[in-house]
Amino acid sequence: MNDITFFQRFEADIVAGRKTITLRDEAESHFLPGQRLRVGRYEDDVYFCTIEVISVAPVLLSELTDEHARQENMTLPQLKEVIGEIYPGLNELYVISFERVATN
Ligand SMILES: CC(=O)Nc1ccn([C@H]2C[C@H](O)[C@@H](CO)O2)c(=O)n1
Repeated sequence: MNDITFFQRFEADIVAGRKTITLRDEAESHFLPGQRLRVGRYEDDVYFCTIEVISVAPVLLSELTDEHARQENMTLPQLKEVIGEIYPGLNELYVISFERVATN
């Protein structure tokens, strides 16, 4: 059983440590610093790594910066486009910072 999922297209970046945050809605804002999460692919729920939560903090869409985008391994316009596709019309997000700690 996995604790959180990511779209398959982000798997390689997470495993390589190039993606170290994710922006989620309130339904996924309950994770706690220090918690270790089994991570699966959204499409098939196949496990692909374990991450440790560093922090969870609220952020508005309008507050996103180039630093958030860098931590997502994207440009800021790319990040805003992805957010708009996943969470259309949502302004209140949560930044989950994490570190990949295992791949098995
Ligand atoms: C079900 C669900 O919401 N799944 C998500 C949500 C977000 N992501 C990724 C996409 C972006 O890189 C960041 C910011 O939302 O997190 C995801 O892979 N799967």
